Amino acid sequence: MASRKKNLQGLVAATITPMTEHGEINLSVIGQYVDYLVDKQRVKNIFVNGTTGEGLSLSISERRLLAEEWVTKGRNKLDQVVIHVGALSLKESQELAQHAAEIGADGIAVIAPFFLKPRDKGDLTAFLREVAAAAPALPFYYYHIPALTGVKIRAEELLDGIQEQIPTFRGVKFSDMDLLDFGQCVDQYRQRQFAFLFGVDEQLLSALVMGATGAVGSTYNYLGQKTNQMLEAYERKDLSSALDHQFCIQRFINFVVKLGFGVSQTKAIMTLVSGIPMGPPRLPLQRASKEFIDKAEAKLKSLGFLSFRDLKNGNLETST
Ligand SMILES: CC(=O)N[C@H](C=O)[C@@H](O)[C@H](O)[C@H](O)CO
Ligand SMILES: CC(=O)C(=O)O
Repeated sequence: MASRKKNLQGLVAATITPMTEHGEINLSVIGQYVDYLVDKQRVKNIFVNGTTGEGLSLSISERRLLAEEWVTKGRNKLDQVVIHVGALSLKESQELAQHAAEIGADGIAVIAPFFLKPRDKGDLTAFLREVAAAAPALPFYYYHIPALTGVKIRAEELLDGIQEQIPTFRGVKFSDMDLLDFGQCVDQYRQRQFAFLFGVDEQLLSALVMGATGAVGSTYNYLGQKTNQMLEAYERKDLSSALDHQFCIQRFINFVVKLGFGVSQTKAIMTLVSGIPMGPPRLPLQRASKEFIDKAEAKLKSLGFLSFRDLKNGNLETST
């Protein structure tokens, strides 16, 4: 059965897909990337080929290669590797789900198909069920991200009766700001031991109060250590320290959001902080500007997110 492992919990980094300067996927840095997450950020779970990983901009064969590399390099180092297998084509999604099972991933996640869209909960559940059935031994997570998919079916509504339809259903990755919907998912379904994974990093503390059991996000690639400190403060009921950590994280996110923040900027920031070259994004995304990178770097330094020790490994010609 699908419950080999303990529940997915704590921080989950939504991995970036490293690319070469020519725009090909760059598998060669994934080993280092895993070590960096574990050793420097204390992050032991990853979410591969999602939004941050430009999963929907990759070919199916690239997605397979990446999934394999992450699973291989994460073995005995990471707790869980969840592969996002959502696609517009049910067939492709099923192929990726089956592949995730074959390579030994720990779970799969799926977004709502977003071009020809499900009209209602019934349509969406039917699609998700067919994908989940292609990997009957893997925990299945619904990836709720209505702002990007345009599919606005509330998570709480979707969860009603879902386990009867999808026996491997294990939780929701909730990337929305509607804390009423999120809270009601927790309130109504927590006795089922689902994972309630929050996906808005700048609001994680509020979601913890609502009962989040973990978090999946892009910023845990480089603010994982800081966010772990917030989780620890929250655990020991030191809300004042937890809030200090959240505000510090917010100061950074607020700063970059005002400059224009997305996957391209995440790639540039991760290159700065980790020293591992993430490369450019793939079209239609464009590289982050030099101006953005310089400003983000100054902000990271002023908030103490970029130590001089981190700076010595290069890729930082522009730094002083
Ligand atoms: C839309 C998007 O990419 N959301 C990410 C994950 O769900 C988050 O990790 C955000 O990047 C983060 O919360 C910053 O806004
Ligand atoms: C943030 C997230 O979960 C994703 O990149 O898919």
